[in-house]
Amino acid sequence: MKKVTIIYGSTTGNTERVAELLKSNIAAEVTLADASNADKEMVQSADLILLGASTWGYGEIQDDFQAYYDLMNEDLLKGKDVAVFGCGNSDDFPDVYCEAVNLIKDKAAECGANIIGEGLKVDGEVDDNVSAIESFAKSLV
Ligand SMILES: Cc1cc2nc3c(=O)[nH]c(=O)nc-3n(C[C@H](O)[C@H](O)[C@H](O)COP(=O)(O)O)c2cc1C
Repeated sequence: MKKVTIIYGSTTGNTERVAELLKSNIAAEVTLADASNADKEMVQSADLILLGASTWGYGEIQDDFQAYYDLMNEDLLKGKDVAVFGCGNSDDFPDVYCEAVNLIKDKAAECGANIIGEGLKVDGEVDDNVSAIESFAKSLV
Protein backbone atom coordinates (compact mmCIF):
# COMPACT_ATOMS: atom_id res chain seq x y z
CA MET A 1 0.00 0.00 0.00
CA LYS A 2 1.21 3.50 -0.81
CA LYS A 3 2.37 5.74 2.02
CA VAL A 4 0.95 9.25 2.17
CA THR A 5 1.96 11.96 4.64
CA ILE A 6 -0.31 14.97 5.21
CA ILE A 7 1.23 18.04 6.88
CA TYR A 8 -1.06 20.96 7.63
CA GLY A 9 -1.25 24.33 9.37
CA SER A 10 -4.61 25.49 10.71
CA THR A 11 -5.60 28.28 13.11
CA THR A 12 -9.35 27.80 13.61
CA GLY A 13 -9.49 24.11 12.61
CA ASN A 14 -10.80 24.30 9.04
CA THR A 15 -7.66 23.09 7.26
CA GLU A 16 -7.21 20.50 10.01
CA ARG A 17 -10.69 19.19 9.23
CA VAL A 18 -9.89 19.10 5.50
CA ALA A 19 -6.70 17.17 6.31
CA GLU A 20 -8.74 14.64 8.32
CA LEU A 21 -11.28 14.26 5.50
CA LEU A 22 -8.43 13.70 3.05
CA LYS A 23 -7.00 11.06 5.35
CA SER A 24 -10.35 9.24 5.51
CA ASN A 25 -10.73 9.25 1.73
CA ILE A 26 -7.26 8.31 0.53
CA ALA A 27 -6.79 4.59 -0.04
CA ALA A 28 -3.29 4.52 1.43
CA GLU A 29 -1.41 4.28 4.71
CA VAL A 30 -1.74 7.89 5.86
CA THR A 31 0.31 9.81 8.44
CA LEU A 32 -1.26 13.09 9.54
CA ALA A 33 0.77 15.81 11.27
CA ASP A 34 0.38 19.41 12.31
CA ALA A 35 3.22 21.40 10.73
CA SER A 36 4.55 22.20 14.20
CA ASN A 37 5.04 18.43 14.85
CA ALA A 38 6.20 17.34 11.40
CA ASP A 39 9.55 15.59 11.08
CA LYS A 40 11.89 14.73 8.23
CA GLU A 41 11.33 10.97 8.44
CA MET A 42 7.60 11.24 7.71
CA VAL A 43 8.43 13.05 4.48
CA GLN A 44 11.30 10.76 3.48
CA SER A 45 9.24 7.59 3.98
CA ALA A 46 6.19 8.82 2.01
CA ASP A 47 5.37 8.11 -1.64
CA LEU A 48 3.17 11.22 -1.71
CA ILE A 49 3.18 14.29 0.55
CA LEU A 50 0.19 16.60 0.94
CA LEU A 51 1.04 20.07 2.21
CA GLY A 52 -1.84 22.25 3.37
CA ALA A 53 -2.36 25.63 5.01
CA SER A 54 -4.95 28.34 5.32
CA THR A 55 -4.27 31.93 4.29
CA TRP A 56 -4.23 34.70 6.92
CA GLY A 57 -3.37 38.39 7.13
CA TYR A 58 -3.49 39.47 3.53
CA GLY A 59 -2.25 36.55 1.44
CA GLU A 60 0.02 35.15 4.16
CA ILE A 61 0.65 31.53 5.07
CA GLN A 62 -0.88 30.36 8.38
CA ASP A 63 1.69 30.82 11.19
CA ASP A 64 2.56 27.19 12.03
CA PHE A 65 2.91 26.31 8.38
CA GLN A 66 4.99 29.45 7.72
CA ALA A 67 7.66 28.05 10.05
CA TYR A 68 7.58 24.74 8.14
CA TYR A 69 7.65 26.59 4.79
CA ASP A 70 10.83 28.34 5.89
CA LEU A 71 12.45 24.91 6.47
CA MET A 72 11.37 23.40 3.12
CA ASN A 73 14.46 22.70 1.02
CA GLU A 74 15.84 20.47 -1.73
CA ASP A 75 17.28 18.02 0.73
CA LEU A 76 13.74 17.36 2.02
CA LEU A 77 11.67 17.52 -1.16
CA LYS A 78 13.76 16.93 -4.28
CA GLY A 79 12.13 14.19 -6.38
CA LYS A 80 9.18 13.75 -3.98
CA ASP A 81 5.57 13.78 -5.20
CA VAL A 82 3.75 16.69 -3.57
CA ALA A 83 0.15 17.93 -3.74
CA VAL A 84 -1.16 21.05 -2.01
CA PHE A 85 -4.39 22.17 -0.36
CA GLY A 86 -5.76 24.86 1.93
CA CYS A 87 -8.68 26.96 3.08
CA GLY A 88 -9.48 30.58 2.29
CA ASN A 89 -12.30 32.98 1.56
CA SER A 90 -12.80 34.31 -1.96
CA ASP A 91 -15.62 36.72 -1.00
CA ASP A 92 -13.52 38.68 1.48
CA PHE A 93 -10.09 38.17 -0.13
CA PRO A 94 -10.60 37.87 -3.90
CA ASP A 95 -7.12 39.14 -4.79
CA VAL A 96 -5.26 36.83 -2.42
CA TYR A 97 -7.70 33.94 -2.23
CA CYS A 98 -5.90 30.83 -0.91
CA GLU A 99 -2.56 32.49 -1.66
CA ALA A 100 -0.87 30.15 0.83
CA VAL A 101 -1.68 27.22 -1.47
CA ASN A 102 0.04 29.02 -4.38
CA LEU A 103 3.07 29.95 -2.25
CA ILE A 104 3.53 26.41 -0.91
CA LYS A 105 3.17 24.90 -4.39
CA ASP A 106 5.75 27.31 -5.83
CA LYS A 107 8.23 26.66 -3.02
CA ALA A 108 7.83 22.87 -3.29
CA ALA A 109 8.47 23.13 -7.06
CA GLU A 110 11.56 25.29 -6.41
CA CYS A 111 12.78 22.57 -4.04
CA GLY A 112 12.57 20.03 -6.86
CA ALA A 113 9.31 18.29 -5.89
CA ASN A 114 7.02 16.83 -8.58
CA ILE A 115 3.79 18.74 -8.15
CA ILE A 116 0.74 16.50 -8.57
CA GLY A 117 -2.33 18.31 -9.94
CA GLU A 118 -3.49 21.84 -9.35
CA GLY A 119 -4.19 21.39 -5.66
CA LEU A 120 -7.36 21.89 -3.65
CA LYS A 121 -8.68 25.28 -2.52
CA VAL A 122 -11.52 25.15 -0.02
CA ASP A 123 -13.65 28.31 -0.10
CA GLY A 124 -15.59 29.23 3.06
CA GLU A 125 -17.27 26.48 5.05
CA VAL A 126 -15.66 23.05 4.96
CA ASP A 127 -19.12 21.45 5.11
CA ASP A 128 -20.01 23.02 1.75
CA ASN A 129 -16.94 21.45 0.14
CA VAL A 130 -16.99 17.85 1.33
CA SER A 131 -17.66 16.28 -2.07
CA ALA A 132 -14.82 18.29 -3.69
CA ILE A 133 -12.49 17.21 -0.87
CA GLU A 134 -13.47 13.56 -1.35
CA SER A 135 -12.96 13.77 -5.13
CA PHE A 136 -9.55 15.40 -4.67
CA ALA A 137 -8.54 12.64 -2.23
CA LYS A 138 -9.63 9.93 -4.64
CA SER A 139 -7.79 11.57 -7.56
CA LEU A 140 -4.46 11.30 -5.73
CA VAL A 141 -3.90 7.55 -5.43
C1 LIG B 1 -8.03 38.05 9.77
C2 LIG B 1 -8.26 37.08 8.64
C3 LIG B 1 -7.47 37.15 7.50
C4 LIG B 1 -7.69 36.28 6.42
N1 LIG B 1 -6.95 36.41 5.27
C5 LIG B 1 -7.24 35.63 4.19
C6 LIG B 1 -6.56 35.82 2.94
O1 LIG B 1 -5.67 36.64 2.78
N2 LIG B 1 -6.91 35.00 1.90
C7 LIG B 1 -7.88 34.05 2.00
O2 LIG B 1 -8.16 33.36 1.01
N3 LIG B 1 -8.55 33.85 3.18
C8 LIG B 1 -8.25 34.61 4.26
N4 LIG B 1 -8.92 34.43 5.45
C9 LIG B 1 -9.91 33.34 5.56
C10 LIG B 1 -9.30 32.10 6.25
O3 LIG B 1 -8.24 31.57 5.48
C11 LIG B 1 -10.40 31.05 6.41
O4 LIG B 1 -11.25 31.46 7.47
C12 LIG B 1 -9.90 29.65 6.67
O5 LIG B 1 -10.98 28.73 6.61
C13 LIG B 1 -9.18 29.48 7.99
O6 LIG B 1 -8.66 28.17 8.03
P1 LIG B 1 -7.98 27.54 9.35
O7 LIG B 1 -9.08 27.38 10.36
O8 LIG B 1 -7.48 26.22 8.87
O9 LIG B 1 -6.89 28.44 9.78
C14 LIG B 1 -8.71 35.29 6.52
C15 LIG B 1 -9.50 35.22 7.69
C16 LIG B 1 -9.29 36.11 8.73
C17 LIG B 1 -10.19 36.01 9.95
